[in-house]
Amino acid sequence: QGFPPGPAPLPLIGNLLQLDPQNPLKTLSKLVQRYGPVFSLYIGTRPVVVLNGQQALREALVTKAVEFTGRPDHIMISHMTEGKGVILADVGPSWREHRRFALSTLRNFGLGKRSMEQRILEELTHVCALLEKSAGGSMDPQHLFHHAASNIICSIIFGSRFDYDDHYFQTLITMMEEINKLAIGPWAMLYDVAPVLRALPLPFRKVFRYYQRLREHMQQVITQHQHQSAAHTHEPRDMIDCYLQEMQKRAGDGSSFDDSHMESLLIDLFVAGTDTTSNTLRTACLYLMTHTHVQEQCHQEIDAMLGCRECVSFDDRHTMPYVQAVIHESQRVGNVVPLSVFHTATTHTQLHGYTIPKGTMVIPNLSSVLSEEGQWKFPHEFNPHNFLNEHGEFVKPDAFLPFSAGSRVCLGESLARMELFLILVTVLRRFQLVWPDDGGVPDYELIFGATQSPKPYRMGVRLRPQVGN
Ligand code: HEM
Repeated sequence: QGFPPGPAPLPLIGNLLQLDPQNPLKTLSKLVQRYGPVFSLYIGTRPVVVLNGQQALREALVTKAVEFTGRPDHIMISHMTEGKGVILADVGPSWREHRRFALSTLRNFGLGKRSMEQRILEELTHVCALLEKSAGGSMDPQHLFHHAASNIICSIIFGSRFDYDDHYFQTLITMMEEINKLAIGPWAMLYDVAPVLRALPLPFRKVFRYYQRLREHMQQVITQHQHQSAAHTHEPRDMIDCYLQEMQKRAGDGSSFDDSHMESLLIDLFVAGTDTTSNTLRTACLYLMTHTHVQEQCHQEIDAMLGCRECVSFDDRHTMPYVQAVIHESQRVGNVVPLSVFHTATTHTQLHGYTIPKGTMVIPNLSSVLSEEGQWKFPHEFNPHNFLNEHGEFVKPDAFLPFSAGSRVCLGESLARMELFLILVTVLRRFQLVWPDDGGVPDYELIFGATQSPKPYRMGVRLRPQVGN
């Protein structure tokens, strides 16, 4: 067969007008009904292939990983990063070297060992202090979780954290949020299809301005690190120290390690690690407040397993199948990165019986897998039993792909999993989360974006009696 089928495009704009601007995911699921799991669309004059359902996604991302590891170089966000860093870097030595460096650095910092846990637990003391201030009342958890997730990344890459009310920190976070919001919305598409508009002062200019400001921030911190000469000779304190050492080690070997690539890598980790984790936490809290029996069961499991121990550890997850199921179910319904990051075909290839020419942009519709019928016991409702077997043991179905799969699989997956577990257990151990009386009817609909988020809500906070006191 030839190229995957799809709706007929209009000249110049392709299928853009057929996509629901508020929620293109709805349009995509209608197109699956009509054309099957692999179909095509035109964004302007460029064809893209959309992959839906576990089978097609795994075929492309895992079985044919080499053929589908590329990244597009023509879309707005690839122009923004100039293809540097990891997220939007095309396959090649620079992507490979930086991905390997970031993964091994995260590991050496103790992913799965103590020190990374300590960084997260340290941030949690600030989270709990702030929640305590709201005890008996209610608060919007958006900033709290954003700041906490961002601070954990800051501690890893810069070796320091910000106070939650720091104005400068707030500005950095707002810039990241705006970049994520504009990254795949209608303005980004307009940028792609109408190059003549790029010089005009339209909202997409903001993305470039904010990215530049983030870059300047990274430059400043890197310069500070360079001036502290101890960084080069002693135990590295953070990722910047590690990168500076790597640059020294590799000087003259023709590798891609330099200041500019370091800035891009740090921005990538900062941007990729904030919204994603924090929106997942907000989804979890929304459902815990409105499904009180689920929260009650988490409280029971946490109290029984931790007793009067002071802190939770990541290893405790093995003794808490119900909490694990709730976290995974929150990731499933939270559907935080619905269309993954776009891939491209690195070579002329075949998929699902269709021909995919080299360079074709490919959109892995992760959203379609997370609620795929036939893959889940309860695809369309929040139900932790999607991750529990008949013995109450935690099981992870193959369709659990919020981090995507294959050679581009999320680089921060282990960190994110550790954060979600430690944060939720610590918060639930100390607090009961309640839907406020004046909270209205809970709205579970997500706000579409490169990263999706629940709508803003208020969270009632009650102190629980401390076990062991
Ligand atoms: C719940 C939290 C998170 C979710 C759901 C998530 C999801 C994803 C997804 C779907 C991708 C695209 C994979 C692909 O292209 O096929 C991705 C890539 C990536 N993520 Fe995450 N992520 C999360 C947290 C994090 C964190 C905490 C970090 C930082 C330490 C991070 C860093 C990255 C990076 C650097 C990439 C690009 C990998 C590459 O292109 O080689 N993510 N993530």
